[in-house]
Amino acid sequence: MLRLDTVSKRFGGLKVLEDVSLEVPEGEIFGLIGPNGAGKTTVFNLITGLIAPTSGAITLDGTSLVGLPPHKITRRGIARTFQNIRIFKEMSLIENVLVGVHRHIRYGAAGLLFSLPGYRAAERGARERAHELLGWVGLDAKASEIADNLSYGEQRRLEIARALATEPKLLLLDEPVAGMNPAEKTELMEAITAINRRGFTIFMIEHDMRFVMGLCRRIAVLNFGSIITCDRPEAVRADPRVIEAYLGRDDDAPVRGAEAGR
Ligand SMILES: Nc1ncnc2c1ncn2[C@@H]1O[C@H](COP(=O)(O)OP(=O)(O)OP(=O)(O)O)[C@@H](O)[C@H]1O
Repeated sequence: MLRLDTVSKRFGGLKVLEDVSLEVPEGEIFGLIGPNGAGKTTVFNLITGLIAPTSGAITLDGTSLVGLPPHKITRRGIARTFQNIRIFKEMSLIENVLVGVHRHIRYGAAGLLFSLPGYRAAERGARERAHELLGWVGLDAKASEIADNLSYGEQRRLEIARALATEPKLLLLDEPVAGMNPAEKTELMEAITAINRRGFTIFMIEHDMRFVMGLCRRIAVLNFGSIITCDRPEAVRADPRVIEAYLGRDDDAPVRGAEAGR
């Protein structure tokens, strides 16, 4: 579905990514791990059009994404969440999700101004969809609450519902469990599994090894801007190159992380 082909990125003289090639197959939960500063978020920023690659190709279902502005990439079917939660804290949950739905549906200006029947039906459909998406992440009961009142874990799930509101084929999650307690992680794991079963392809960056290894079919490992392996979780965990990449760093190394989770 999503392909990166020998993608490189330089910021001035700094080589952040070098010849990164990977493929996220349709229907999968795919993981990207690597020590701090390896270039993971840069990969997401390139896919979503926030920055342009220095060289290489990025395609979604065979069509190039390079050079498209972020909103066009959203329209092609890619949505994302960010490391730092981006929601409208002073708005209700349903309003937060509706913002995403409204961006997705094109209302005619006349429909909006004169509240034509077509517009009203679309608006009703949008609300129903927003409630449905909140239900998927276990938040529909709190639909009219103000987002600021949610716990941290709930805010992260709200952000996912909001991303889904643009009806993506591919959902990018940047460190979805950062800062969550174990109960919140379990709830999120269930929500992500349920979303994937509904047909959404998921590509996540995650430092929590138990989480990423428990969810992903395949995991790519980035180290100093290069992919050192892409394999099944068991193989990644046992790969000496991966262990070496994490040695002497503060990160949660795959081996230690997996053992800690048992
Ligand atoms: N816009 C930018 N300008 C200059 N350097 C940048 C820019 N964005 C990222 N970098 C540099 O690129 C490198 C990779 O950063 P990136 O955020 O992609 O890493 P990461 O693997 O996501 O790290 P972390 O796990 O800490 O989030 C870092 O050295 C960072 O300072």
